[in-house]
Amino acid sequence: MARKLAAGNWKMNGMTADLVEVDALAEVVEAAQCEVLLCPPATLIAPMAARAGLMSLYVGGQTCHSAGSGAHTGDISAAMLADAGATHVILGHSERRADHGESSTDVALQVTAAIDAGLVAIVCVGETEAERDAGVTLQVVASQVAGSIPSGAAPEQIVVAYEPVWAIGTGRTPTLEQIAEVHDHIRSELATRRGGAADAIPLLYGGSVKPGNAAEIFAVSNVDGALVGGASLKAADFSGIIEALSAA
Ligand SMILES: O=C(CO)COP(=O)(O)O
Repeated sequence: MARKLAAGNWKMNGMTADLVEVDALAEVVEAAQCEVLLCPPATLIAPMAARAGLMSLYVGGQTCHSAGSGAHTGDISAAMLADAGATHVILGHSERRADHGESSTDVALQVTAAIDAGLVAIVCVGETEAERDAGVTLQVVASQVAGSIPSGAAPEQIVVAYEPVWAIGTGRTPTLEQIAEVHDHIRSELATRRGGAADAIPLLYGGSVKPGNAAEIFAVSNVDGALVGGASLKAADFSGIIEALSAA
């Protein structure tokens, strides 16, 4: 059984003033029966980590470069994230794959860099709407899993997030049967390559998770938590998701 994780991805949202949302999570985080993580923009990692240290809240980055340092203007290394107080990093998000042309090969190099820096890598996979309509969802997701996760990566350093691209920020979600089908497939793909150790890798669902649909999603086979975008920005919304996962 994998550990449960409620993860929030603030994407390119959040100013210093929004850190009050972190303080407002304190009671719910203390009572949570799951791990809780927030991934703010890089500018807020250090101040968020300073506040999170007062409760059991993990803080993560949203990407990292595969190199440790050097002439890469605008990029950030895994060691820099760790130095700022991050324990996790989201890698291969579909917005990075689309906006920055990141391939699964690029993501695998980032995952290795993240693990070398002591971070847990949250590896994102998911099909586009055209791929789902073409009936190739399972092949696309399996290929992203195989290509993005280096075979040597220790299971405790890896989390996989299944985020259908068409469900992100749209208010649309797959059916519970469709989520189960993909999560079961990811679990079996991981098991083929890693045997029983794959059971320890948390599988998160992401894409329009809200307090109102979280409980039914967390009841689905092989769903160990969520990667939440919009509903992680406000403590009132994210709290409901943390509580639903705690109760699952
Ligand atoms: O992309 C996501 C999290 O990484 C999901 O975003 P939304 O929850 O806003 O759909």
